[in-house]
Amino acid sequence: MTPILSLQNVTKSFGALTVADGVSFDVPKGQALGIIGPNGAGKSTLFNLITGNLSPNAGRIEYDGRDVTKAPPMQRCLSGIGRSFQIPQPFDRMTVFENLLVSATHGRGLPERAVTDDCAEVLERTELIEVANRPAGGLTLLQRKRLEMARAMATRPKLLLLDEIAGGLTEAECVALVETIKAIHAEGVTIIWIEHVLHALNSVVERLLVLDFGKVIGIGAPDAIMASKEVREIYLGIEV
Ligand SMILES: Nc1ncnc2c1ncn2[C@@H]1O[C@H](COP(=O)(O)OP(=O)(O)OP(=O)(O)O)[C@@H](O)[C@H]1O
Repeated sequence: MTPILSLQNVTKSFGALTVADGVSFDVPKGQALGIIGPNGAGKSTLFNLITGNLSPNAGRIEYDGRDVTKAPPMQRCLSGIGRSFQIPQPFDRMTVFENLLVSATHGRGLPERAVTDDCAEVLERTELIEVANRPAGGLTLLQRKRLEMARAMATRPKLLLLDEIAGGLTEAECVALVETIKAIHAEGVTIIWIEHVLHALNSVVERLLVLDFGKVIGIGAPDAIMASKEVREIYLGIEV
C-alpha cells in the first residue's frame, strides 16, 4: 500500500547547521508515529518541511502518492495535512467557535456556512463544546491545547501533525488529552506526534522515530526503541 507520507533523503541546513540530515521514512495510512529526540534535534523543523513552511535543500517529500516537495503550505493543507503548533496561538479575542471557523474556512477553502456543522462536531470530539462561545483568551492550558488540536482538526486532515501537545499539563489533564488523541486515531486519521512526555506518546503510537542532530537514529516499535542503549543515553535525565 502507498504510504500517506514518504520522506526520501530530506536535508535542510541553516547556514552551517544541518537540522535535517538525509532524513528518510514512510508513514503508512492510518498509523500513529511518534517522534522523539533532544531539544534542538530538528523535530519541529521536520514538521515545517512536511507542511511546506520550509523548503528542503535536497530530497523529496511525497504525500498521498504525489510529490509535494515544492508545493506551498496552503496546497498541502487543502490536500489534508493539518498541524498543531508547540505554542498555542489562538485568536484570543475571538470565541472558540470563531477560531475554528477561521481554520476551517481557510484550511478547506470553503465558505462559513459549509463548515459550521463540521466545526461544531470537532468541538464535540475535542470536548470544547461547553466553551464554544467563550473568548479563547480565557481558556485553561488544557483547553488551549484542545483548541490547538481542534483548529488542526477543523481543516479535516488525513495526516495530523501534533507538536508537543501534552507539554505542561498535569498527569490527569494529560490522560484526558490522550483519550481524545486516541479517539481521533481510531477514526483512521494518520498521526505524527512530536512529544517529550513519553508515557503519553507511547500509549498511542505504533512506531517511534528518534531524531538526533537532524539524523534518524532509530525507527521501530516503541518497546524496542525505548530499550535501545543509544536512545536511553540520549534521553539521560528525561523520565523513561
Ligand atoms: N529558521 C531558523 N533559522 C536558523 N536556525 C533555526 C531555524 N529554525 C530552527 N533553527 C535551529 O535548528 C535547530 C533545530 O530546531 P527545531 O526547533 O527543529 O528543534 P526541535 O527538535 O523541535 O527542538 P525542541 O524539542 O526544543 O522543540 C535548532 O538549533 C534551532 O535553533
